[in-house]
Amino acid sequence: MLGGGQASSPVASENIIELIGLGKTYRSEKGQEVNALVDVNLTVRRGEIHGIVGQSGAGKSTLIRCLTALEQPTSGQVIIDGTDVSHLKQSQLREARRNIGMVFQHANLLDSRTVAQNIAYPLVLAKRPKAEIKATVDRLLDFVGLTARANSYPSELSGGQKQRVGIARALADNPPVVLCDEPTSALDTETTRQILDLLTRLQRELGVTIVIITHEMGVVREICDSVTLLEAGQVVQSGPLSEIVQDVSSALAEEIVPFPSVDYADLNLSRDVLLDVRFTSQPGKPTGSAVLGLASQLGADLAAGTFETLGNTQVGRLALTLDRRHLSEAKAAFAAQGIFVKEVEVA
Ligand SMILES: Nc1ncnc2c1ncn2[C@@H]1O[C@H](COP(=O)(O)OP(=O)(O)OP(=O)(O)O)[C@@H](O)[C@H]1O
Repeated sequence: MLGGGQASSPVASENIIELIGLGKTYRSEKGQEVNALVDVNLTVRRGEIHGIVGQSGAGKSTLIRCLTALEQPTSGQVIIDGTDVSHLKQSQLREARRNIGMVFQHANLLDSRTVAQNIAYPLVLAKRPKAEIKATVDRLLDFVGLTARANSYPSELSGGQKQRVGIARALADNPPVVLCDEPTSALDTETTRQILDLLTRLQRELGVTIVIITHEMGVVREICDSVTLLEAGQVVQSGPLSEIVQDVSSALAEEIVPFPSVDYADLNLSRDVLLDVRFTSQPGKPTGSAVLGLASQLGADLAAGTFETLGNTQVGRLALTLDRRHLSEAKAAFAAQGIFVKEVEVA
């Protein structure tokens, strides 16, 4: 444990972040209004990893700026660890911001300072005693596995190492919440894996609550306990990952478990239709083998398939081919078992 005061259980029931009726309207120079956030209601529980996803322009950056009190909302409240940060005086803001560590897409390190000095920076600004700063920096260097690089400069580090320094710096003041803005989108697959593992350790070993803004559904699938989809400034879907994926026809579930990759050259699409079949392991619903059994009874062939366990829910998504003469019979048979099925349009 690097510091005290943080929750010891990874997911507790208490809400650490509450957005209540949050709205933000920008006014352009020509006087036009842009509703960047509209009546956003959102809760994040202490100790969880919460993903926020949405297309470009959905309002993700505005949401981050409201969470860090860099932006004042037009309406509503932003409550972090019990404090409404949306209407604080300047003098109170500095204290409130210490509750949130920030991790950026490109780490945003100070090039003229060493790794250790970058991590120490927030503590130097906060005028902490030198001995305390050194002890914290040493612990954090060890935590992120960069003790040997303490005296290196950012230009001497790989992208993943820079991001680990950025994460250590975000932790320096021992915040209960860390906000990550696209933390892995500039990294390759292997480095992304390492950074996601490190973020999971922040949650498990330090009890830190993490909010990740991302466009990568793989990140949501790998490490998020809960997720929110923003669209045109509004919350379209929000909740625990295991509940979201159970609603197999929803926009988020469709993206979190994508349609399996199919080799179209192998298909006879002049005769067959391609079906997208989705199901989860809920009590009273057919198991994966029962779905495969039904598909085979109906004369369908398996072109590709994925099975994943997300939270405590097993999710399956199959690509089946079927002679189009049997389509309505098959749709009725799947529907009778409560299994989602949709014909895939092949361009
Ligand atoms: N300072 C501003 N003045 C006017 N409009 C703004 C301002 N900042 C953002 N907007 C508008 O608010 C909406 C939401 O923008 P925001 O940057 O929050 O979206 P985003 O989801 O972060 O997008 P991206 O993924 O591209 O960063 C957009 O329509 C954007 O044009």
